Amino acid sequence: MDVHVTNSTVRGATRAPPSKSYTHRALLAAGYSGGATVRSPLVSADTRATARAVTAFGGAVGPASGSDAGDTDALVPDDADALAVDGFDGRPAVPGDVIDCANSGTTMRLVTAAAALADGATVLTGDGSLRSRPQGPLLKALADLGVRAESTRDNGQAPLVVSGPLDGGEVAIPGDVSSQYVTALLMAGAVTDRGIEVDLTTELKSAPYVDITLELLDDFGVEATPVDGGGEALEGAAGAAGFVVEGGQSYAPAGGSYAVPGDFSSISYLVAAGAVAAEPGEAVRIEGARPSAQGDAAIVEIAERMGADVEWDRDEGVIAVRRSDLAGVEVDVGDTPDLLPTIAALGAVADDDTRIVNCEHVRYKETDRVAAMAEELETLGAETTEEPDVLTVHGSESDLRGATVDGRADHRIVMSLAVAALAAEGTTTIRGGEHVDVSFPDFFDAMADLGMDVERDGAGE
Ligand SMILES: O=C(O)C1=C[C@@H](OP(=O)(O)O)[C@@H](O)[C@H](O)C1
Ligand SMILES: C=C(OP(=O)(O)O)C(=O)O
Repeated sequence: MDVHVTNSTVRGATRAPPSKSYTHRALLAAGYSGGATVRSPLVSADTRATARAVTAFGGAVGPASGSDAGDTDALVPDDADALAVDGFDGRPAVPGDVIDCANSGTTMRLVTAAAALADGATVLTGDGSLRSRPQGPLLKALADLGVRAESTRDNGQAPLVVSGPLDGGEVAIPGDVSSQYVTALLMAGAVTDRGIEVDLTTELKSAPYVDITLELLDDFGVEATPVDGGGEALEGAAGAAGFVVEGGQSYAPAGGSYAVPGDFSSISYLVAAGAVAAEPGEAVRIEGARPSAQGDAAIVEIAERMGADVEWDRDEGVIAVRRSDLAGVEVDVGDTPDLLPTIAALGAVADDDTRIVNCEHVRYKETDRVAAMAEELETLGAETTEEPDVLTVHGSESDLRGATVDGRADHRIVMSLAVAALAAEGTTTIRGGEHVDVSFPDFFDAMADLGMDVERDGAGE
């Protein structure tokens, strides 16, 4: 689907969509439990993939109320405000079919470790993007723990075949490819007989995502602990040398239900839109922005450092952003890879250079986002310099004007280009606008309500 965005201003209130990261974990944790309700879930292409996996393991996911209540075979409706999950109680069944993880790296990593618990083989696949992303370190870790875990093409990429059962143990894994491997091992490790000790062989990138996992596990009554090199417990995942999760634990959220907070990666586009295009004298108000373990809440501080006028009422969970002149800064995205496209778009509107450093792992996402943003922003008239782990956007040399850009079949590239398009002269056409369905299905509706001048061609074009 082509989306045409014309230079326009935005104002008014909008609500952040629920967190994708928390929803994936909550659905799977509810699957690991005897059953639980997930309130205010994100229903999107990626989280549906995790719901399918829970179902494939013998659980069931359906609406928690309304006419389909209790019908656990019902499809997950787009507007479900709560999902009832029938769990498989720590013992996934051998799936009756291949699990299609679609475009979702989180699903593939978390479900690969869950599959290792089953007493038989699971086959996992995904779309072309997902089948090109790295799974090797997780497969090796699982194989080291004694289960069969293979890439069918022997290239560390899906399709994958995993055959358990896994009973736990100690394993070493790199932390600089994906934190999702650690999340996967901790979530599965809690229901093994012996538990899992994960030793990191490199520094951990994307560490706040492991904090999200630890926070959610705690809410489901499961204990997992980050440790330093001497085995002493740490407060959080940052700087951890490893993690320990005891086996034989049970998943059960207090009161039988779990509520998903708002998504700060999605909020980043709304903040950026307000910073570059709020109507003079008006603000963009973003509701549903309560603090949680999400590292991507750093977008508030990053936008402020660039000169944006941002107020965050943490108790109310409301962010207000007004437009102001922006200037480039240096940002380390080691902890916050998903912010790179947003920051790059802000940098193209700002004066001076925006240097986004420590970003090599951002190349292993739905697409190589470092290259994608460098190239697509150039098409819009920005000047950029790409190094292996640094992206510099030369704001002062950038003069954004509408053009046709490729969203690279990547939700975050599409949404970031839409932000840049708000500030570009004339009309920008973004190819593949439908991919926002992965994490923020209502993105263009929300932006149109805020005043973005946006037209969408028929879906599927
Ligand atoms: O665990 C998660 O929910 C995620 C972890 C991050 O990936 P990496 O750990 O692979 O960097 C992030 O980019 C992704 O969007 C979601
Ligand atoms: C990289 C992302 O997700 P995943 O790894 O789950 O595909 C993302 O949402 O930006």
